[in-house]
Amino acid sequence: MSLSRLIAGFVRQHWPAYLAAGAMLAGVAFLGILVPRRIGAMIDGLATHTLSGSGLLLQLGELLLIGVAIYFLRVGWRLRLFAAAYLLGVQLRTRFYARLSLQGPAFYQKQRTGDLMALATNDIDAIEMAAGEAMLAGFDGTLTLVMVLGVMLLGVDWRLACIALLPFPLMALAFWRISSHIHTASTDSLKRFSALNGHVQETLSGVRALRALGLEQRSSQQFGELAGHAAKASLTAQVWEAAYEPAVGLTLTTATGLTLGLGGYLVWQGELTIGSLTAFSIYLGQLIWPMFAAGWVLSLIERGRAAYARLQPMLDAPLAVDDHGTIAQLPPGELVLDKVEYRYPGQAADAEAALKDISLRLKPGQTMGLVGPTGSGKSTLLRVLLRQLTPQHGTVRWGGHALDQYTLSALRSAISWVPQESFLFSASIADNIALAREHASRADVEHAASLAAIHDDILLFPQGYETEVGEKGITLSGGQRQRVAIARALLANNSLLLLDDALSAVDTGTETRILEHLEELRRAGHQSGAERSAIIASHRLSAVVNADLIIVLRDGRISESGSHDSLLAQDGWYASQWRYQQLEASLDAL
Ligand SMILES: Nc1ncnc2c1ncn2[C@@H]1O[C@H](COP(=O)(O)OP(=O)(O)OP(=O)(O)O)[C@@H](O)[C@H]1O
Repeated sequence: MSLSRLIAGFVRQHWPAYLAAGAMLAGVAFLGILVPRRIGAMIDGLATHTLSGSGLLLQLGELLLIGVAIYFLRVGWRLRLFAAAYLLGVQLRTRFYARLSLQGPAFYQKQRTGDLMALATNDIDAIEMAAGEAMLAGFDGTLTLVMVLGVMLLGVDWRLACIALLPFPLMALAFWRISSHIHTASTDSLKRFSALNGHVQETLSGVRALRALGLEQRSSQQFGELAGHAAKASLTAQVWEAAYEPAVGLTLTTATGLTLGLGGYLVWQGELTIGSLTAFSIYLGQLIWPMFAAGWVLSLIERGRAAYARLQPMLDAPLAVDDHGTIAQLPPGELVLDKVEYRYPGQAADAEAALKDISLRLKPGQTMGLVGPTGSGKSTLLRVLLRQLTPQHGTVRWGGHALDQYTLSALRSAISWVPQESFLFSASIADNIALAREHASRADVEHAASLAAIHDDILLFPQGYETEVGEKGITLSGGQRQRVAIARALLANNSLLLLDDALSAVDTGTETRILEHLEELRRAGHQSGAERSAIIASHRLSAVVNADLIIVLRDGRISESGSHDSLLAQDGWYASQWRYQQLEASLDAL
Protein backbone atom coordinates (compact mmCIF):
# COMPACT_ATOMS: atom_id res chain seq x y z
CA MET A 1 0.00 0.00 0.00
CA SER A 2 1.36 3.43 -0.87
CA LEU A 3 1.34 6.41 1.46
CA SER A 4 -1.37 8.11 -0.59
CA ARG A 5 -3.64 5.06 -0.28
CA LEU A 6 -2.97 4.86 3.44
CA ILE A 7 -3.88 8.54 3.86
CA ALA A 8 -6.90 8.26 1.52
CA GLY A 9 -8.21 5.34 3.59
CA PHE A 10 -7.67 7.30 6.76
CA VAL A 11 -9.43 10.40 5.38
CA ARG A 12 -12.42 8.21 4.39
CA GLN A 13 -12.50 6.83 7.90
CA HIS A 14 -12.39 10.29 9.50
CA TRP A 15 -14.22 12.25 6.84
CA PRO A 16 -16.29 14.39 9.29
CA ALA A 17 -13.11 15.89 10.76
CA TYR A 18 -11.59 16.49 7.32
CA LEU A 19 -14.90 17.91 6.00
CA ALA A 20 -15.23 20.30 8.93
CA ALA A 21 -11.60 21.40 8.53
CA GLY A 22 -12.11 21.78 4.76
CA ALA A 23 -15.25 23.90 5.28
CA MET A 24 -13.42 26.19 7.71
CA LEU A 25 -10.51 26.48 5.29
CA ALA A 26 -12.88 27.36 2.47
CA GLY A 27 -14.32 30.07 4.74
CA VAL A 28 -10.82 31.42 5.37
CA ALA A 29 -10.00 31.44 1.64
CA PHE A 30 -13.29 33.13 0.78
CA LEU A 31 -12.86 35.86 3.41
CA GLY A 32 -9.24 36.32 2.37
CA ILE A 33 -10.37 36.97 -1.21
CA LEU A 34 -12.67 39.79 -0.07
CA VAL A 35 -9.88 41.82 1.51
CA PRO A 36 -7.87 43.06 -1.53
CA ARG A 37 -10.99 44.03 -3.49
CA ARG A 38 -12.23 46.04 -0.53
CA ILE A 39 -8.85 47.73 -0.15
CA GLY A 40 -8.81 48.47 -3.91
CA ALA A 41 -12.31 49.98 -3.71
CA MET A 42 -11.25 52.06 -0.67
CA ILE A 43 -8.19 53.42 -2.53
CA ASP A 44 -10.29 54.30 -5.58
CA GLY A 45 -12.90 55.93 -3.28
CA LEU A 46 -10.20 57.99 -1.56
CA ALA A 47 -8.50 58.90 -4.88
CA THR A 48 -11.80 60.10 -6.39
CA HIS A 49 -12.98 61.69 -3.09
CA THR A 50 -16.18 59.63 -3.13
CA LEU A 51 -15.54 57.94 0.22
CA SER A 52 -16.72 59.85 3.31
CA GLY A 53 -14.97 59.66 6.72
CA SER A 54 -17.78 57.56 8.24
CA GLY A 55 -17.77 55.28 5.15
CA LEU A 56 -14.01 54.78 5.56
CA LEU A 57 -14.43 53.88 9.25
CA LEU A 58 -17.23 51.43 8.39
CA GLN A 59 -15.09 49.70 5.77
CA LEU A 60 -12.12 49.54 8.16
CA GLY A 61 -14.45 47.97 10.78
CA GLU A 62 -15.56 45.37 8.23
CA LEU A 63 -11.94 44.53 7.43
CA LEU A 64 -11.25 44.11 11.14
CA LEU A 65 -14.21 41.75 11.51
CA ILE A 66 -13.02 39.71 8.53
CA GLY A 67 -9.57 39.50 10.14
CA VAL A 68 -11.03 38.23 13.44
CA ALA A 69 -13.23 35.66 11.65
CA ILE A 70 -10.20 34.41 9.67
CA TYR A 71 -8.24 34.05 12.92
CA PHE A 72 -10.88 31.86 14.60
CA LEU A 73 -11.50 29.77 11.50
CA ARG A 74 -7.75 29.11 11.21
CA VAL A 75 -7.55 27.99 14.84
CA GLY A 76 -10.66 25.82 14.30
CA TRP A 77 -9.38 23.90 11.29
CA ARG A 78 -5.99 23.30 12.81
CA LEU A 79 -7.50 21.80 15.96
CA ARG A 80 -9.94 19.64 14.00
CA LEU A 81 -7.42 18.31 11.55
CA PHE A 82 -4.50 17.74 13.86
CA ALA A 83 -6.69 15.81 16.24
CA ALA A 84 -7.52 13.49 13.32
CA ALA A 85 -3.90 13.24 12.14
CA TYR A 86 -2.69 12.28 15.62
CA LEU A 87 -5.20 9.44 15.48
CA LEU A 88 -3.40 8.11 12.40
CA GLY A 89 -0.20 8.12 14.45
CA VAL A 90 -1.94 6.19 17.21
CA GLN A 91 -3.38 3.68 14.71
CA LEU A 92 -0.04 3.11 13.01
CA ARG A 93 1.82 2.77 16.29
CA THR A 94 -0.75 0.30 17.61
CA ARG A 95 -0.57 -1.74 14.38
CA PHE A 96 3.20 -1.69 14.43
CA TYR A 97 3.37 -2.70 18.08
CA ALA A 98 0.81 -5.49 17.60
CA ARG A 99 2.84 -6.82 14.67
CA LEU A 100 6.07 -6.64 16.67
CA SER A 101 4.50 -8.57 19.51
CA LEU A 102 3.59 -11.39 17.11
CA GLN A 103 7.02 -11.62 15.53
CA GLY A 104 9.35 -14.44 16.44
CA PRO A 105 13.07 -14.55 17.21
CA ALA A 106 14.03 -14.81 13.52
CA PHE A 107 12.60 -11.33 12.95
CA TYR A 108 14.38 -9.81 15.94
CA GLN A 109 17.61 -11.44 14.92
CA LYS A 110 17.54 -9.34 11.75
CA GLN A 111 16.22 -6.06 13.22
CA ARG A 112 18.04 -3.76 15.59
CA THR A 113 15.93 -2.58 18.52
CA GLY A 114 17.08 1.00 17.94
CA ASP A 115 15.77 0.87 14.36
CA LEU A 116 12.41 -0.40 15.52
CA MET A 117 12.25 2.34 18.14
CA ALA A 118 13.07 4.99 15.54
CA LEU A 119 10.30 3.63 13.30
CA ALA A 120 7.78 3.75 16.14
CA THR A 121 8.67 7.36 16.95
CA ASN A 122 10.44 9.42 14.31
CA ASP A 123 9.13 7.71 11.17
CA ILE A 124 5.53 7.57 12.33
CA ASP A 125 5.78 11.26 13.27
CA ALA A 126 6.74 11.99 9.65
CA ILE A 127 3.75 10.00 8.36
CA GLU A 128 1.48 11.80 10.82
CA MET A 129 2.73 15.14 9.48
CA ALA A 130 1.99 14.01 5.92
CA ALA A 131 -1.57 13.11 6.91
CA GLY A 132 -2.18 16.26 8.92
CA GLU A 133 -0.08 19.29 8.11
CA ALA A 134 0.53 18.31 4.47
CA MET A 135 -3.15 17.57 3.80
CA LEU A 136 -4.14 20.86 5.35
CA ALA A 137 -1.56 23.01 3.70
CA GLY A 138 -2.22 21.24 0.39
CA PHE A 139 -5.95 21.83 0.58
CA ASP A 140 -5.59 25.38 1.85
CA GLY A 141 -2.95 26.27 -0.73
CA THR A 142 -4.91 24.79 -3.64
CA LEU A 143 -8.13 26.50 -2.59
CA THR A 144 -6.42 29.85 -2.13
CA LEU A 145 -4.63 29.43 -5.47
CA VAL A 146 -7.83 28.65 -7.37
CA MET A 147 -9.80 31.46 -5.75
CA VAL A 148 -7.07 34.08 -6.08
CA LEU A 149 -6.37 33.11 -9.70
CA GLY A 150 -10.12 33.15 -10.44
CA VAL A 151 -10.47 36.67 -9.01
CA MET A 152 -7.30 37.88 -10.78
CA LEU A 153 -8.50 36.49 -14.11
CA LEU A 154 -12.18 37.27 -13.93
CA GLY A 155 -12.46 39.99 -11.31
CA VAL A 156 -9.48 42.28 -12.01
CA ASP A 157 -7.78 41.97 -15.38
CA TRP A 158 -7.16 38.79 -17.37
CA ARG A 159 -4.20 40.30 -19.28
CA LEU A 160 -2.36 41.08 -16.06
CA ALA A 161 -3.16 37.58 -14.75
CA CYS A 162 -1.75 35.89 -17.88
CA ILE A 163 1.51 37.85 -17.80
CA ALA A 164 1.91 37.31 -14.05
CA LEU A 165 1.56 33.54 -14.47
CA LEU A 166 4.36 33.24 -17.05
CA PRO A 167 7.16 32.30 -14.56
CA PHE A 168 5.05 29.73 -12.71
CA PRO A 169 5.76 26.66 -14.90
CA LEU A 170 9.49 27.17 -14.29
CA MET A 171 8.82 27.22 -10.57
CA ALA A 172 6.86 23.94 -10.84
CA LEU A 173 9.84 22.35 -12.60
CA ALA A 174 12.19 23.54 -9.85
CA PHE A 175 9.82 22.19 -7.19
CA TRP A 176 9.73 18.79 -8.86
CA ARG A 177 13.54 18.58 -8.91
CA ILE A 178 13.87 19.76 -5.32
CA SER A 179 11.27 17.27 -4.02
CA SER A 180 13.10 14.29 -5.51
CA HIS A 181 16.28 15.42 -3.70
CA ILE A 182 14.29 15.81 -0.48
CA HIS A 183 13.04 12.23 -0.80
CA THR A 184 16.60 10.88 -1.05
CA ALA A 185 17.89 13.14 1.71
CA SER A 186 14.98 12.27 4.03
CA THR A 187 15.50 8.53 3.55
CA ASP A 188 19.16 8.96 4.43
CA SER A 189 18.36 11.17 7.40
CA LEU A 190 15.82 8.69 8.84
CA LYS A 191 18.32 5.83 8.40
CA ARG A 192 21.07 7.80 10.15
CA PHE A 193 18.75 8.65 13.00
CA SER A 194 17.91 4.94 13.34
CA ALA A 195 21.60 4.07 13.50
CA LEU A 196 22.12 6.70 16.19
CA ASN A 197 19.13 5.36 18.11
CA GLY A 198 20.47 1.82 17.77
CA HIS A 199 23.82 2.83 19.21
CA VAL A 200 22.23 4.59 22.20
CA GLN A 201 19.95 1.63 22.89
CA GLU A 202 22.77 -0.91 22.66
CA THR A 203 25.25 1.05 24.74
CA LEU A 204 22.70 1.76 27.44
CA SER A 205 21.73 -1.91 27.62
CA GLY A 206 25.36 -2.96 27.80
CA VAL A 207 26.59 -0.05 29.89
CA ARG A 208 28.04 -2.29 32.60
CA ALA A 209 29.99 -4.39 30.08
CA LEU A 210 31.24 -1.22 28.38
CA ARG A 211 32.52 0.18 31.66
CA ALA A 212 34.08 -3.10 32.68
CA LEU A 213 35.92 -3.31 29.36
CA GLY A 214 36.92 0.36 29.55
CA LEU A 215 35.24 1.09 26.25
CA GLU A 216 33.41 4.29 27.26
CA GLN A 217 35.70 6.51 25.24
CA ARG A 218 35.46 4.40 22.10
CA SER A 219 31.71 4.23 22.45
CA SER A 220 31.46 8.02 22.94
CA GLN A 221 33.59 8.49 19.86
CA GLN A 222 31.32 6.20 17.83
CA PHE A 223 28.31 8.06 19.16
CA GLY A 224 29.88 11.38 18.15
CA GLU A 225 30.49 10.07 14.63
CA LEU A 226 26.95 8.73 14.29
CA ALA A 227 25.49 11.98 15.68
CA GLY A 228 27.63 13.90 13.17
CA HIS A 229 26.39 11.74 10.28
CA ALA A 230 22.78 12.15 11.43
CA ALA A 231 23.15 15.92 11.72
CA LYS A 232 24.78 16.12 8.28
CA ALA A 233 22.02 14.06 6.67
CA SER A 234 19.39 16.16 8.39
CA LEU A 235 21.13 19.33 7.23
CA THR A 236 21.19 18.08 3.63
CA ALA A 237 17.41 17.55 3.79
CA GLN A 238 16.99 21.03 5.30
CA VAL A 239 19.17 22.59 2.60
CA TRP A 240 16.95 21.11 -0.08
CA GLU A 241 13.84 22.25 1.78
CA ALA A 242 15.33 25.74 1.97
CA ALA A 243 15.74 25.70 -1.82
CA TYR A 244 11.97 26.18 -2.18
CA GLU A 245 12.17 29.69 -0.77
CA PRO A 246 14.47 31.26 -3.42
CA ALA A 247 12.42 29.53 -6.13
CA VAL A 248 9.25 31.15 -4.76
CA GLY A 249 10.98 34.52 -4.29
CA LEU A 250 12.38 34.53 -7.83
CA THR A 251 9.03 33.58 -9.33
CA LEU A 252 7.17 36.26 -7.39
CA THR A 253 9.72 38.96 -8.15
CA THR A 254 9.56 38.14 -11.86
CA ALA A 255 5.73 38.02 -11.76
CA THR A 256 5.58 41.36 -9.89
CA GLY A 257 8.00 42.97 -12.37
CA LEU A 258 5.95 41.74 -15.31
CA THR A 259 2.69 42.86 -13.62
CA LEU A 260 3.97 46.32 -12.82
CA GLY A 261 5.31 46.74 -16.35
CA LEU A 262 2.06 45.79 -18.05
CA GLY A 263 -0.13 47.27 -15.26
CA GLY A 264 1.70 50.64 -15.40
CA TYR A 265 1.23 50.73 -19.15
CA LEU A 266 -2.51 49.94 -18.80
CA VAL A 267 -2.95 52.64 -16.11
CA TRP A 268 -1.09 55.07 -18.34
CA GLN A 269 -3.41 54.16 -21.21
CA GLY A 270 -6.40 54.69 -18.90
CA GLU A 271 -7.51 51.06 -19.24
CA LEU A 272 -6.93 50.22 -15.55
CA THR A 273 -7.44 52.18 -12.31
CA ILE A 274 -4.69 52.53 -9.73
CA GLY A 275 -7.00 50.82 -7.22
CA SER A 276 -7.35 47.78 -9.53
CA LEU A 277 -3.56 47.60 -9.98
CA THR A 278 -3.13 47.80 -6.18
CA ALA A 279 -5.73 45.07 -5.66
CA PHE A 280 -4.01 42.92 -8.30
CA SER A 281 -0.64 43.38 -6.58
CA ILE A 282 -2.16 42.34 -3.24
CA TYR A 283 -3.69 39.27 -4.90
CA LEU A 284 -0.30 38.46 -6.36
CA GLY A 285 1.11 38.74 -2.85
CA GLN A 286 -1.59 36.33 -1.70
CA LEU A 287 -0.10 33.72 -4.04
CA ILE A 288 2.95 33.57 -1.78
CA TRP A 289 1.10 31.26 0.61
CA PRO A 290 -0.02 28.69 -2.01
CA MET A 291 3.51 28.62 -3.38
CA PHE A 292 5.11 28.14 0.02
CA ALA A 293 2.37 25.65 0.83
CA ALA A 294 3.28 23.67 -2.30
CA GLY A 295 6.93 23.52 -1.22
CA TRP A 296 6.03 22.68 2.36
CA VAL A 297 3.53 20.01 1.27
CA LEU A 298 6.00 18.41 -1.13
CA SER A 299 8.68 18.21 1.51
CA LEU A 300 6.29 16.77 4.12
CA ILE A 301 4.99 14.23 1.63
CA GLU A 302 8.49 13.20 0.61
CA ARG A 303 9.48 12.79 4.26
CA GLY A 304 6.27 10.82 4.87
CA ARG A 305 6.90 8.63 1.82
CA ALA A 306 10.47 7.96 2.87
CA ALA A 307 9.27 7.04 6.38
CA TYR A 308 6.43 4.85 5.13
CA ALA A 309 8.79 3.04 2.76
CA ARG A 310 10.78 2.06 5.87
CA LEU A 311 7.77 1.22 8.01
CA GLN A 312 5.70 -0.75 5.52
CA PRO A 313 8.06 -3.75 5.21
CA MET A 314 7.90 -4.11 8.99
CA LEU A 315 4.11 -4.03 9.00
CA ASP A 316 3.99 -6.57 6.17
CA ALA A 317 6.87 -8.78 7.31
CA PRO A 318 5.57 -12.34 7.36
CA LEU A 319 5.18 -13.81 10.80
CA ALA A 320 7.78 -16.47 11.53
CA VAL A 321 5.04 -18.49 13.15
CA ASP A 322 1.50 -18.27 11.83
CA ASP A 323 -1.45 -18.25 14.16
CA HIS A 324 -4.10 -20.09 12.22
CA GLY A 325 -4.91 -22.67 14.88
CA THR A 326 -8.49 -22.81 16.10
CA ILE A 327 -8.37 -24.82 19.32
CA ALA A 328 -8.50 -22.31 22.15
CA GLN A 329 -8.07 -24.69 25.07
CA LEU A 330 -5.31 -27.20 25.63
CA PRO A 331 -6.65 -30.57 26.82
CA PRO A 332 -4.29 -32.37 29.21
CA GLY A 333 -2.47 -35.01 27.29
CA GLU A 334 0.79 -36.48 26.20
CA LEU A 335 3.43 -34.38 24.50
CA VAL A 336 4.83 -36.34 21.56
CA LEU A 337 7.69 -35.31 19.29
CA ASP A 338 8.20 -37.42 16.19
CA LYS A 339 11.35 -37.11 14.08
CA VAL A 340 11.61 -33.36 14.64
CA GLU A 341 14.27 -31.50 12.69
CA TYR A 342 15.00 -27.79 12.95
CA ARG A 343 17.51 -25.73 11.02
CA TYR A 344 17.94 -22.00 11.76
CA PRO A 345 17.28 -19.64 8.87
CA GLY A 346 20.53 -18.61 7.27
CA GLN A 347 22.24 -21.86 8.26
CA ALA A 348 23.98 -23.38 5.25
CA ALA A 349 22.14 -26.37 3.77
CA ASP A 350 25.18 -28.59 4.38
CA ALA A 351 25.62 -27.34 7.96
CA GLU A 352 24.34 -29.51 10.78
CA ALA A 353 20.72 -28.81 11.74
CA ALA A 354 20.26 -27.56 15.33
CA LEU A 355 17.84 -30.46 15.98
CA LYS A 356 17.78 -33.77 14.12
CA ASP A 357 15.50 -36.76 14.36
CA ILE A 358 14.14 -35.89 17.79
CA SER A 359 11.47 -38.33 18.93
CA LEU A 360 10.28 -38.40 22.54
CA ARG A 361 7.19 -38.60 24.74
CA LEU A 362 6.28 -36.75 27.90
CA LYS A 363 3.23 -37.98 29.79
CA PRO A 364 1.12 -35.49 31.80
CA GLY A 365 2.60 -35.07 35.25
CA GLN A 366 6.07 -36.24 34.22
CA THR A 367 9.30 -34.31 34.61
CA MET A 368 11.90 -34.53 31.88
CA GLY A 369 15.53 -33.49 32.18
CA LEU A 370 17.28 -32.14 29.10
CA VAL A 371 21.06 -32.14 29.24
CA GLY A 372 23.95 -32.00 26.85
CA PRO A 373 27.03 -29.99 25.99
CA THR A 374 26.75 -26.32 25.14
CA GLY A 375 25.23 -25.73 21.70
CA SER A 376 23.67 -29.21 21.61
CA GLY A 377 20.14 -27.87 20.95
CA LYS A 378 18.46 -27.73 24.39
CA SER A 379 17.14 -24.15 24.07
CA THR A 380 16.15 -24.80 20.46
CA LEU A 381 14.03 -27.75 21.52
CA LEU A 382 12.24 -25.70 24.18
CA ARG A 383 11.58 -22.92 21.66
CA VAL A 384 10.08 -25.46 19.26
CA LEU A 385 7.64 -26.45 22.01
CA LEU A 386 6.74 -22.77 22.51
CA ARG A 387 6.22 -22.47 18.75
CA GLN A 388 8.78 -19.70 18.60
CA LEU A 389 10.39 -21.91 15.97
CA THR A 390 8.61 -24.15 13.49
CA PRO A 391 10.42 -27.40 12.66
CA GLN A 392 11.04 -28.07 8.99
CA HIS A 393 10.44 -31.80 9.46
CA GLY A 394 8.60 -33.99 11.91
CA THR A 395 5.62 -33.30 14.15
CA VAL A 396 4.98 -32.08 17.66
CA ARG A 397 1.65 -33.12 19.15
CA TRP A 398 0.14 -32.29 22.50
CA GLY A 399 -3.07 -33.85 23.77
CA GLY A 400 -3.52 -35.57 20.40
CA HIS A 401 -3.33 -32.39 18.25
CA ALA A 402 -0.47 -30.89 16.30
CA LEU A 403 0.79 -27.74 18.08
CA ASP A 404 -0.23 -25.47 15.22
CA GLN A 405 -3.86 -26.54 15.64
CA TYR A 406 -3.97 -24.56 18.87
CA THR A 407 -4.17 -20.80 18.91
CA LEU A 408 -0.83 -19.32 19.92
CA SER A 409 -2.37 -17.66 22.94
CA ALA A 410 -3.89 -20.98 24.10
CA LEU A 411 -0.57 -22.72 23.66
CA ARG A 412 1.48 -20.07 25.37
CA SER A 413 -0.92 -19.72 28.25
CA ALA A 414 -0.55 -23.46 28.87
CA ILE A 415 3.23 -23.15 29.11
CA SER A 416 5.40 -21.27 31.60
CA TRP A 417 8.85 -20.61 30.26
CA VAL A 418 11.84 -19.35 32.18
CA PRO A 419 14.53 -18.49 29.63
CA GLN A 420 18.28 -18.43 30.21
CA GLU A 421 18.28 -14.63 30.38
CA SER A 422 15.44 -13.76 32.72
CA PHE A 423 13.91 -10.40 31.95
CA LEU A 424 12.52 -8.17 34.65
CA PHE A 425 10.47 -5.09 33.81
CA SER A 426 10.96 -1.69 35.40
CA ALA A 427 8.38 -2.24 38.12
CA SER A 428 8.19 -3.51 41.69
CA ILE A 429 9.22 -7.10 42.43
CA ALA A 430 5.60 -7.90 43.32
CA ASP A 431 4.40 -6.56 39.95
CA ASN A 432 7.11 -8.48 38.13
CA ILE A 433 5.95 -11.74 39.68
CA ALA A 434 2.25 -10.92 39.33
CA LEU A 435 2.66 -10.40 35.57
CA ALA A 436 2.02 -14.11 35.15
CA ARG A 437 -1.49 -13.96 36.50
CA GLU A 438 -3.90 -11.06 36.31
CA HIS A 439 -5.49 -10.14 39.64
CA ALA A 440 -3.09 -12.34 41.63
CA SER A 441 -3.34 -11.52 45.34
CA ARG A 442 -0.32 -10.56 47.42
CA ALA A 443 -0.62 -13.92 49.21
CA ASP A 444 -0.39 -15.74 45.84
CA VAL A 445 2.65 -13.68 44.87
CA GLU A 446 4.38 -14.39 48.19
CA HIS A 447 3.55 -18.09 47.96
CA ALA A 448 5.11 -18.27 44.47
CA ALA A 449 8.16 -16.38 45.75
CA SER A 450 8.51 -18.88 48.61
CA LEU A 451 8.34 -21.79 46.16
CA ALA A 452 11.10 -20.13 44.11
CA ALA A 453 13.16 -19.65 47.30
CA ILE A 454 13.32 -15.87 46.89
CA HIS A 455 10.81 -14.78 49.55
CA ASP A 456 13.41 -14.30 52.29
CA ASP A 457 15.70 -12.34 49.98
CA ILE A 458 12.82 -10.04 48.98
CA LEU A 459 12.01 -9.27 52.61
CA LEU A 460 15.58 -8.01 53.05
CA PHE A 461 15.19 -5.46 50.22
CA PRO A 462 14.52 -1.85 51.34
CA GLN A 463 10.85 -1.85 50.34
CA GLY A 464 10.32 -5.61 50.36
CA TYR A 465 7.97 -6.66 47.57
CA GLU A 466 7.53 -3.01 46.55
CA THR A 467 11.23 -2.62 45.72
CA GLU A 468 11.56 -1.32 42.20
CA VAL A 469 13.86 -3.29 39.96
CA GLY A 470 15.54 -1.15 37.33
CA GLU A 471 15.61 -1.89 33.65
CA LYS A 472 16.35 -5.62 33.33
CA GLY A 473 16.43 -5.89 37.12
CA ILE A 474 19.76 -4.13 37.38
CA THR A 475 19.65 -3.98 41.18
CA LEU A 476 19.26 -7.76 41.63
CA SER A 477 21.94 -10.41 41.43
CA GLY A 478 21.77 -12.95 38.59
CA GLY A 479 20.53 -15.67 40.95
CA GLN A 480 17.87 -13.39 42.43
CA ARG A 481 16.67 -12.40 38.97
CA GLN A 482 16.41 -16.07 37.99
CA ARG A 483 14.36 -16.86 41.08
CA VAL A 484 12.00 -13.89 40.54
CA ALA A 485 11.46 -15.22 37.00
CA ILE A 486 10.84 -18.73 38.37
CA ALA A 487 8.35 -17.32 40.90
CA ARG A 488 6.55 -15.63 38.00
CA ALA A 489 6.37 -18.94 36.13
CA LEU A 490 5.18 -20.85 39.20
CA LEU A 491 2.45 -18.29 39.89
CA ALA A 492 1.06 -18.99 36.43
CA ASN A 493 0.83 -22.67 37.45
CA ASN A 494 0.47 -23.83 33.84
CA SER A 495 0.33 -27.42 32.56
CA LEU A 496 3.91 -27.38 31.30
CA LEU A 497 6.88 -25.65 32.90
CA LEU A 498 10.00 -25.11 30.79
CA LEU A 499 13.15 -24.16 32.67
CA ASP A 500 15.99 -23.27 30.31
CA ASP A 501 19.08 -23.46 32.49
CA ALA A 502 17.08 -21.28 34.86
CA LEU A 503 18.89 -22.50 37.98
CA SER A 504 22.41 -21.92 36.69
CA ALA A 505 23.03 -18.87 38.90
CA VAL A 506 21.73 -20.31 42.17
CA ASP A 507 23.75 -22.45 44.57
CA THR A 508 23.09 -26.18 44.75
CA GLY A 509 21.30 -25.90 48.12
CA THR A 510 18.82 -23.38 46.75
CA GLU A 511 18.48 -25.45 43.58
CA THR A 512 17.53 -28.48 45.67
CA ARG A 513 14.91 -26.47 47.61
CA ILE A 514 13.34 -25.16 44.42
CA LEU A 515 13.28 -28.62 42.85
CA GLU A 516 11.65 -30.06 45.98
CA HIS A 517 8.96 -27.38 45.74
CA LEU A 518 8.42 -28.25 42.09
CA GLU A 519 7.98 -31.87 43.06
CA GLU A 520 5.42 -30.86 45.73
CA LEU A 521 3.50 -28.83 43.13
CA ARG A 522 3.55 -31.78 40.75
CA ARG A 523 2.16 -34.11 43.44
CA ALA A 524 -0.49 -31.58 44.45
CA GLY A 525 -1.49 -31.25 40.79
CA HIS A 526 -1.72 -35.02 40.46
CA GLN A 527 -3.98 -35.28 43.51
CA SER A 528 -6.27 -32.51 42.26
CA GLY A 529 -6.40 -34.00 38.75
CA ALA A 530 -4.53 -31.05 37.19
CA GLU A 531 -1.32 -32.72 36.05
CA ARG A 532 1.78 -30.51 35.89
CA SER A 533 4.66 -31.50 33.61
CA ALA A 534 8.08 -29.92 33.50
CA ILE A 535 11.09 -29.95 31.22
CA ILE A 536 14.28 -28.87 32.93
CA ALA A 537 17.16 -28.04 30.62
CA SER A 538 20.36 -27.78 32.59
CA HIS A 539 24.11 -27.98 32.46
CA ARG A 540 24.17 -29.09 36.07
CA LEU A 541 23.07 -32.73 36.19
CA SER A 542 22.02 -32.38 39.85
CA ALA A 543 18.97 -30.48 38.54
CA VAL A 544 17.65 -33.51 36.64
CA VAL A 545 18.61 -36.56 38.73
CA ASN A 546 15.05 -37.08 39.95
CA ALA A 547 13.41 -36.53 36.54
CA ASP A 548 11.22 -39.35 35.21
CA LEU A 549 13.13 -39.23 31.96
CA ILE A 550 16.46 -37.66 31.07
CA ILE A 551 17.34 -36.88 27.46
CA VAL A 552 20.94 -36.26 26.47
CA LEU A 553 21.34 -34.12 23.37
CA ARG A 554 24.58 -34.03 21.43
CA ASP A 555 24.95 -32.06 18.21
CA GLY A 556 21.18 -31.78 17.94
CA ARG A 557 20.50 -35.53 18.29
CA ILE A 558 19.32 -37.62 21.20
CA SER A 559 22.42 -39.58 22.13
CA GLU A 560 21.21 -41.15 25.38
CA SER A 561 17.94 -41.33 27.28
CA GLY A 562 16.56 -42.95 30.40
CA SER A 563 16.43 -42.45 34.15
CA HIS A 564 19.46 -41.21 36.10
CA ASP A 565 20.37 -44.76 37.16
CA SER A 566 19.98 -46.26 33.71
CA LEU A 567 22.08 -43.49 32.19
CA LEU A 568 24.83 -44.13 34.74
CA ALA A 569 24.68 -47.78 33.77
CA GLN A 570 25.05 -46.87 30.07
CA ASP A 571 28.38 -45.25 30.98
CA GLY A 572 28.23 -42.71 28.18
CA TRP A 573 28.47 -38.88 28.16
CA TYR A 574 25.98 -38.55 31.03
CA ALA A 575 27.87 -40.94 33.31
CA SER A 576 31.24 -39.30 32.68
CA GLN A 577 29.74 -35.83 33.13
CA TRP A 578 28.10 -36.95 36.36
CA ARG A 579 31.40 -38.24 37.73
CA TYR A 580 33.13 -35.02 36.72
CA GLN A 581 30.49 -32.81 38.34
CA GLN A 582 30.47 -34.92 41.51
CA LEU A 583 34.23 -34.59 41.78
CA GLU A 584 33.98 -30.85 41.20
CA ALA A 585 31.32 -30.56 43.94
CA SER A 586 33.42 -32.50 46.43
CA LEU A 587 36.46 -30.34 45.65
CA ASP A 588 34.33 -27.22 46.14
CA ALA A 589 33.19 -28.54 49.50
CA LEU A 590 36.76 -28.84 50.77
N1 LIG B 1 19.38 -17.79 16.17
C1 LIG B 1 20.22 -18.71 15.73
N2 LIG B 1 20.64 -18.71 14.46
C2 LIG B 1 21.51 -19.63 14.01
N3 LIG B 1 21.97 -20.63 14.77
C3 LIG B 1 21.59 -20.69 16.05
C4 LIG B 1 20.68 -19.72 16.61
N4 LIG B 1 20.47 -20.03 17.89
C5 LIG B 1 21.19 -21.13 18.15
N5 LIG B 1 21.86 -21.51 17.04
C6 LIG B 1 22.74 -22.70 16.92
O1 LIG B 1 21.95 -23.85 17.17
C7 LIG B 1 22.68 -24.78 17.93
C8 LIG B 1 21.89 -25.14 19.19
O2 LIG B 1 21.82 -23.99 20.02
P1 LIG B 1 21.04 -23.99 21.39
O3 LIG B 1 21.04 -22.62 21.92
O4 LIG B 1 19.76 -24.67 21.22
O5 LIG B 1 22.00 -24.91 22.27
P2 LIG B 1 21.96 -25.17 23.83
O6 LIG B 1 22.14 -26.63 24.00
O7 LIG B 1 20.77 -24.55 24.45
O8 LIG B 1 23.27 -24.40 24.26
P3 LIG B 1 23.61 -23.78 25.69
O9 LIG B 1 23.67 -24.92 26.65
O10 LIG B 1 24.95 -23.15 25.49
O11 LIG B 1 22.54 -22.82 26.01
C9 LIG B 1 24.04 -24.16 18.22
O12 LIG B 1 24.94 -24.65 17.27
C10 LIG B 1 23.82 -22.68 18.01
O13 LIG B 1 24.99 -22.06 17.53
